[in-house]
Amino acid sequence: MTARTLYDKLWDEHVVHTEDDGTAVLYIDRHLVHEVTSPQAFEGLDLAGRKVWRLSANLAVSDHNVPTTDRSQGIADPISKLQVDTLDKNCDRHGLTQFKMNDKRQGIVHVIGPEQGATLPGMTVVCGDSHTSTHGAFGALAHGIGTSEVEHVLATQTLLAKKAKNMLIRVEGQVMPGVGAKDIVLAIIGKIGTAGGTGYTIEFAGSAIRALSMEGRMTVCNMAIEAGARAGLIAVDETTINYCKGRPFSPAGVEWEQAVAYWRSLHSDAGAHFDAVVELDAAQIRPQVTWGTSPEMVLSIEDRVPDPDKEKDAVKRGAIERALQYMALEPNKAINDIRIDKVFIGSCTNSRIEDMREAAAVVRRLGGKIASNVKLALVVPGSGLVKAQAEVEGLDQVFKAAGFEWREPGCSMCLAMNADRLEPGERCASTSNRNFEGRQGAGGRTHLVSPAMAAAAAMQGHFVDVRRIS
Ligand SMILES: CC(C)[C@H](C(=O)O)[C@@H](O)C(=O)O
Ligand code: SF4
Repeated sequence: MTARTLYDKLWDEHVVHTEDDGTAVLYIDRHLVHEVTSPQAFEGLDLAGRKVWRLSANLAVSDHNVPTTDRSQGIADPISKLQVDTLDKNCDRHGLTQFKMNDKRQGIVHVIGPEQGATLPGMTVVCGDSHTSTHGAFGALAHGIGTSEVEHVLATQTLLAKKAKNMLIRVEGQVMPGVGAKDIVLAIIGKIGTAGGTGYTIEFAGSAIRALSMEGRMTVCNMAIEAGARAGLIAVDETTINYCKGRPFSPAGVEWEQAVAYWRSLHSDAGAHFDAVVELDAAQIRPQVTWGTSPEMVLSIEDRVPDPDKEKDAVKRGAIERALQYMALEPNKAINDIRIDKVFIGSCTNSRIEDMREAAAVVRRLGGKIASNVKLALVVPGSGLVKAQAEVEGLDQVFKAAGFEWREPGCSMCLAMNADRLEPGERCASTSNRNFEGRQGAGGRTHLVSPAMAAAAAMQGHFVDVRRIS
């Protein structure tokens, strides 16, 4: 048999039928559902008098609209309340498994899927959410779908799809202390751009990727979509298998043994063909900070904000000028001189237990309180279980003692669909994945960084090189 990539293998394993034009019917193993993209899908099902095809393949949770403050009184905002109530009703009526707002297992859909073992190697995983790419960290074919596709998957457990091309991004070598998964993926996006992965499924490989924990691998795959690829993948290895063992939805006993035997085949064969290959040297990656309004507008902490006058290409010059204006930054300003107003540690990119530990370690090391110019520093764990684990480890106390707010799980200030937001003109160090205009609140200015960099910025009031405090 010809050598296949991991993506080829996952695709072949799930194709039910392929049309002459390449359109395929793919079988979907896991469908994750949240409150924002599911209401019209359920409505469509109801109007057609259809039922959910395979209930056990679905797992639902509200995450975008939930408050991160005290939830005992319910949701104050009527629009958010309606969205969350609608998901509850739809799940109750159809019999879908759902973790409701006050369930300990509630959290961001991309955090709870893996945490529960609902995301497993070899699966096809879809969700009406672009950051479904996160789940590719498990050697699963995972990508976002639109609301009409959510309805299609609910009704048929299949999806119409066309195969993408194969891209390999190899990161070899060892990162410096203080440099982590977020810096790796931001550096990748800085190199290939937000359209670099368009039309491809990206496999992340190389010794620096293999050295990452599952949390780190999820951070990398989470941002594959910001590099233009709908799906990112990482081959299965012992790290993957160990993570999956004993989780509530994971197989057990003989089924576990059979599953593991199959999972071990989930890697690209030697000599498999990739349509594009990109290489990065891990040792060269420094802590990253975005300066503009797109994730590709990223530099290292040692750099200075770009000067449009030095850009010869008129289109690029215009983009730099617009971004600098929106971000209220002068050309050539040193990144570590940028002062911030708020800090957000959370989102499906960086709200897992290791992210909490990484941020808390920096707070501990620096000691004292958050800087006086920092009006609000939020820590929003990705799930109730992450929150509970962090509390067992005393991390909540570290944050609170320094003046951070320790909140309930959800998407929160990643996109400001709930009450957590930036006011116009406010500047934020954020561990999320998108720095678009207004993303964290109208007029807000977002700088994407790692949890360590966000914590350090909170303590010092401006960006600092975390390698100096490691
Ligand atoms: C609300 C949802 C459709 C959206 C997405 O698809 O990514 C959101 O999660 C985001 O991060 O912008
Ligand atoms: S945390 Fe942010 S990026 Fe992730 S699903 Fe929620 S809104 Fe989207």
